[in-house]
Amino acid sequence: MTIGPVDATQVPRYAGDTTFARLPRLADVADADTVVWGVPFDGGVSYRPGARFGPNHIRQSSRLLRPYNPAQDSEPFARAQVADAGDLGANPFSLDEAIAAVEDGARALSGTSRTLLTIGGDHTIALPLLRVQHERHGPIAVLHFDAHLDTWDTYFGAPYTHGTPFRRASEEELIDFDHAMHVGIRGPLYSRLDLDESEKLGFSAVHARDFVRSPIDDIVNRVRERLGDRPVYVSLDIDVLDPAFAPGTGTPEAGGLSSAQLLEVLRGLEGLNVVGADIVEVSPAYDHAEITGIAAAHVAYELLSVLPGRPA
Ligand SMILES: N=C(N)NCCCC(=O)O
Ligand SMILES: [Zn+2]
Ligand SMILES: [Zn+2]
Repeated sequence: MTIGPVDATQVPRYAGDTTFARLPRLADVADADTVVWGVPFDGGVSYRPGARFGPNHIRQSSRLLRPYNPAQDSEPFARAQVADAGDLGANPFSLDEAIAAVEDGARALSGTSRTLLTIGGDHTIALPLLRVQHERHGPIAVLHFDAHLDTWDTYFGAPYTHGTPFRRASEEELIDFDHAMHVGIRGPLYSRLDLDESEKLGFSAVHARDFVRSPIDDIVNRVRERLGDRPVYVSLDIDVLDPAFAPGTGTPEAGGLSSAQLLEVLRGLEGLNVVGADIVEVSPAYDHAEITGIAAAHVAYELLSVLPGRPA
C-alpha cells in the first residue's frame, strides 16, 4: 500500500500543504520509490530569468491531478510510492556551488535504487543530474525535449549555462550517443554549424516541423527505435511546447508542440526503461492562468506513469 495524495473528498484541492500533487512529503513515508525534487535555481539563464520559482509553481499547478490516468491505464501514485522531497537550497550567487549541490543532493536522494523526478530550475541542472545517472547506469540514453539544442559550447566565455549542459555532458562522456535524441528543435540558430555540431556529438533529432508533417505514431516509433531497451534519462525543457501552451518560460520560440502532442509522445514511452527525468525552464512570472504550470504538472504526471513502479 502506498500513501497517495490527500483525499480530495475530505480536503478541498485548493486547501492545505503545497506538495506535488498533494502527495506526502518524503519524511512522512517509510520509504519512497520515486522522489519529486525541486531545484529552484536560474543562475544559468541567457534571457528571461525566474525559473528559480518554477518548482513551487509546478506544485501549485498540480493540485488538480487525480489518481487514475486513463491514457495509460495507470495509477501513478499507487504503482510506486511517490513523495515530495522539497527543494534544494541552491546558492543563487555561485553557479559552481549550485551545480555541485545539485549533484550531491541528487546522489543522496536517489541512493542506490530510488527514481528521481526533478522539477527545476533552468537547464543548467541537467549536467549534474546526468552525472548521477551515469554513476548508476554508465553512459546513459538521453531523450531531450526542447526547442533548443543546448549543445552550445560557451556563452560570454562561460562553460556552465542553460545552453550548454549537453556539450559538457558529452565531454564528460555521460551520454550513450547511440541512443540520444532531441525532440522539438526549432527556431533561429546562431549558424548552420549549431545543427552540425549537435549531430556530430551524436544526437539525432525530431524537429518541431516534423510534427506538422508526420503522424504522431511515426514520431513515437522513431523515438522508441532510437532509445531501444537502454536505461533512458528524460530531460524536458518546457519550452519544447509552443508559447501558446507554455508562455511561462525564459527563451520562448514560436512553432512548438502542443500539450496534446507532447503528452502523446510521453505516453508512447510506456515499456521503455525510463530511469529518471527532469522538467526545467518554467518561469512563472511570464505565465498566465497557470497555463505553463498546468502543462508541466501534466508532463510530470505522464512521466510518473512510465517511471519504474515499486519492485515486485
Ligand atoms: N535551455 C534553454 N531554455 N535555452 C537555451 C537558449 C540559449 C540562448 O540564449 O541562445
Ligand atoms: Zn529550451
Ligand atoms: Zn533547454
